Amino acid sequence: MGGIITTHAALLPVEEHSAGAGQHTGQRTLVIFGASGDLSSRLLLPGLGSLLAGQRATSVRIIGTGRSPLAADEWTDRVRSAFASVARESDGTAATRGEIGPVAAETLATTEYVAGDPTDTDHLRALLELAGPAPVLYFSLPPAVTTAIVAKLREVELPEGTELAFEKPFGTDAASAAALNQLVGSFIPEENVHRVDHFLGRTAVLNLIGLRFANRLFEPVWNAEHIESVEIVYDETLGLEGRAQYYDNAGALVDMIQSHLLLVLALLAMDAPATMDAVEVRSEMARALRSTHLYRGSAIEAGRRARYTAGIADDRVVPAYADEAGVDRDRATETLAEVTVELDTNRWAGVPFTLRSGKALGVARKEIVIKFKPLRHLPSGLNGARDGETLRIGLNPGELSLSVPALGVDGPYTMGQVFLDATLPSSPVLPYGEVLSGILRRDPLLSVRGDVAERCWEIVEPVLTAWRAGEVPLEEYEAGSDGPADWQESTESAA
Ligand SMILES: O=P(O)(O)OC[C@H]1O[C@@H](O)[C@H](O)[C@@H](O)[C@@H]1O
Repeated sequence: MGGIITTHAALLPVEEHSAGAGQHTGQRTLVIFGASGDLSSRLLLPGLGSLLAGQRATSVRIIGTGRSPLAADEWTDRVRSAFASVARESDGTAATRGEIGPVAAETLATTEYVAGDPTDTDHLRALLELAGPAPVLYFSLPPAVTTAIVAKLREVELPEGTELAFEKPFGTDAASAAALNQLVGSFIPEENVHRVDHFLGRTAVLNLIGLRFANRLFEPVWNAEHIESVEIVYDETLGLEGRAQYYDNAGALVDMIQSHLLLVLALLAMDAPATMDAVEVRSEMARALRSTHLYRGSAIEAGRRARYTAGIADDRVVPAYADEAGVDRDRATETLAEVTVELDTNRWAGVPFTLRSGKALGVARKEIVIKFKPLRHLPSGLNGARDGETLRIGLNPGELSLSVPALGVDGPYTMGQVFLDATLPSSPVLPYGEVLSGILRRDPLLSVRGDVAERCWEIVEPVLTAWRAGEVPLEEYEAGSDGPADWQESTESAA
């Protein structure tokens, strides 16, 4: 185990830690690469904590690893505070007094941190020996670093049943995603590979399956015959959150649309899977995405982009994006992106699906909006405007609202709109926890399949290329506004 530094919680005797293979049968070991990073503390560990706090929890052994040496108790403290931030009382309310529950406590007691160079094969061998049988190796790192480690992993002998889990973005374009897929596929079977996208763990996103395929009212009208347009929107009031180093290279298109929103589209537009088996569901998602292309084929007309200037969003003073710390002023990174696609299938031909996401906006609008076509005929003698039916599916929180015409709102024969509202049950397990739950159970249902990861890049790549070549203007919007003024007008006139 030459040269590695380990720190671990005091509750287990050291010999149990170093025993390696055979000691942890039944319990999964999660090795987190990039464990000292921001992503791990902000999202991964709280997600895991929410899973361990719930009814479905079984203890997990976590080994954190990274180049930075962490002081003895620092790692354990990070894990503890991530778990405490999501701990629940037995009635589901947030826990007081920092108590984390018995399963999370068991996990905390066995966790350890191993500092070292992840591209050093000796370090990798030592980690694997420590992890024991069938570990999950989780890469919470940028794509280039991940690829370098995976190339080294191929040189060491992996325990039977080893699974790999990758954070988004998977690659930096279609070619690098394909190369990483090929590298991984050369030594690990696809069913043991998990490409993580926490949007697939959202209750509201998973419920698209229930809303559509278990629903007599919606499924028969879920096609171009009845639906005029679809919007998938994820507008945030949050700004950069200290993530300039990552975000300035990505921008809104890559950060949100290339991954999360295209997967939401896949679930929204796919045909019914025969079963809820991972093979069936992921095949239908892949089929839907294979038929997805830019609306009317033009990379220049299918998308628009903008970035924020100084303003006030969510009561915070936000500097202009170009003045944010760590941003390269000369790079034309967009903070608001919109792309319209269509699906070349009998079910969907001609229906525009508009995907939009941005930062530092005035309203956190996170929803899918399905607008139904007007009926061919209305009885004459009905007064008032008929706004038609619109279904809004909240992504966060999971609220459903169906707006339908109704008589009597303004008089007996005058049409108005009424709203049928419902709220989805909220899960105490965070979306990251839901995806991790699948990984730990060896179920790839909520993991992105390799060809889908590549396809999502292929769909947006012509737009990326046009934007990088400056062929589409980078517009501006004030932080805290709803986006560029002329975008509102065109959205309203389309609505
Ligand atoms: O609202 P959530 O669940 O945090 O998801 C949105 C986030 O998803 C992440 O993948 C993006 O990198 C962030 O920029 C974004 O804010």
